[in-house]
Amino acid sequence: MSLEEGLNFTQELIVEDTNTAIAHGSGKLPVFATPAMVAFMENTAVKCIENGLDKGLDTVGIQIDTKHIKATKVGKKVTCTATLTKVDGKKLTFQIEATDEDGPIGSSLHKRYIIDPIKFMERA
Ligand SMILES: CC(C)(COP(=O)(O)OP(=O)(O)OC[C@H]1O[C@@H](n2cnc3c(N)ncnc32)[C@H](O)[C@@H]1OP(=O)(O)O)[C@@H](O)C(=O)NCCC(=O)NCCS
Repeated sequence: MSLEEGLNFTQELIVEDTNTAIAHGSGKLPVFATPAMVAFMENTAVKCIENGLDKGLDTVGIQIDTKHIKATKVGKKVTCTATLTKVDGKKLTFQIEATDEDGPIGSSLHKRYIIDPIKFMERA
């Protein structure tokens, strides 16, 4: 396993009608939905570590504490960066920051747990 603290990954998306608060049922306005931002943040953390895990292992999300501080309209670009800040045995901690073209829109403290997918699904 080569999961070193400081490892980071960045990706972008354009806000579309499919990821608004209206589409997610999380509000009534045509702006980037909080659950869409959270999913994008979690996906960025997954991609940050996918090449560093031992073969056959995977991770599951166990905690995400999120602040959504600014609305983003349809058509705007959102950039998300996840940084692996702590490796504590099987427990991985990430700091995640999201910005749009005008500045910061949200941040999360996120934890994932390394699992064996076969054993995990047997117990689910
Ligand atoms: C990940 C999971 C398998 C760990 O369960 P487990 O193997 O029985 O392990 P434990 O309950 O002993 O937890 C292991 C460690 O993770 C911590 N932990 C587990 N779930 C946690 C949570 N939701 N929030 C914070 N910490 C958590 C425990 O405190 C423990 O920490 P420690 O080692 O410092 O004591 C279990 O929490 C789980 O299935 N969670 C749901 C994950 C999920 O379905 N995510 C969505 C799909 S990606």
